[in-house]
Amino acid sequence: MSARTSAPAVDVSGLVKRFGQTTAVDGLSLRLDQGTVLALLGPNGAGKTTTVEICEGFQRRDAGSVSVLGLDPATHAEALRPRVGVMPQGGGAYPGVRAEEMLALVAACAANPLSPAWLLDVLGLTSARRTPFKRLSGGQQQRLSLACALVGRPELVFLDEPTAGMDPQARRLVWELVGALRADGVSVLLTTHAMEEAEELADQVVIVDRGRVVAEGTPRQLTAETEDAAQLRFRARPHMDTSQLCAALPDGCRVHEPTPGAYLLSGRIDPQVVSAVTAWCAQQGVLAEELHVGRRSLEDVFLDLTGRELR
Ligand SMILES: Nc1ncnc2c1ncn2[C@@H]1O[C@H](COP(=O)(O)OP(=O)(O)OP(=O)(O)O)[C@@H](O)[C@H]1O
Repeated sequence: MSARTSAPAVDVSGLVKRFGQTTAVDGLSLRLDQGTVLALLGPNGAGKTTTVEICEGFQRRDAGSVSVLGLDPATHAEALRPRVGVMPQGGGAYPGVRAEEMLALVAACAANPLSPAWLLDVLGLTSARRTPFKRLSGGQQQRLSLACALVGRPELVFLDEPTAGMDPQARRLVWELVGALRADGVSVLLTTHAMEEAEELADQVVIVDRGRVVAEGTPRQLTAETEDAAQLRFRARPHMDTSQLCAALPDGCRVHEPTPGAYLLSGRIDPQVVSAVTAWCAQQGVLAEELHVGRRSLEDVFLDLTGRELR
């Protein structure tokens, strides 16, 4: 049976969570198919962590339904614990515990754990294995927290901002590990506000803003390679007359300046458009810098949908 036709690993429908006057999650629905990676992408305060914590059984919902591996986490937290790995945002541990002790402690609770030494090695933590938690760098603490989430061979893992604060090398290690989990049939739900992380890792992306889903699909679908999907960007003097530039371009081209000095053209981008842009800039006595033609990114999708930047 394919992953698509089997029961979902996580099924959330019409989820609502309020904190006083704040509606953190406002009717959110998502479905994580078994053996796939879903990225919940959105800016700070969008409701990602709250959604994940409800799925983990750490918070109670106000409305909606949640099914995790076929069970309601609000009533079946005990049954789910050995089957689900959790990497909370910011991690956390006793400050004096050494990295290898902490992982061994978590491994001891699992029926059939992975080898802690192997996991430390894969995550580049072998040299730091005797370092007390509080002396590990932020990125090392994050990786240890990930090791703890995985050591029990979970069927499903929740990773809340798994690479926040990591250097590019450590981020790459985590990305490779997530790829390996997926290849092993583990289901992964991760949150991020790094769109390149979602593009790199996710089979399915759910973009959330203010507690609601504003778009969902595969990274490819969201940044669809239609005629309009190409974009031309360049940097130049802020606040140039974009309507005048638009008039110099073929019909159907749109121009805006999302942030001062950053110009974005969408529509059919062909060699004539590129030449018209540079000619128009030359007439204004400005050099079009960092001129780039490429596919829309998830960041652009978010900007189009909400009028705001992801971060
Ligand atoms: N325990 C709480 N009490 C009060 N308000 C809360 C609580 N937890 C979250 N919120 C509020 O709910 C909203 C959603 O927060 P949440 O942490 O779920 O967002 P997020 O998308 O994970 O953001 P971030 O990327 O910053 O972690 C925010 O307005 C936040 O301030």
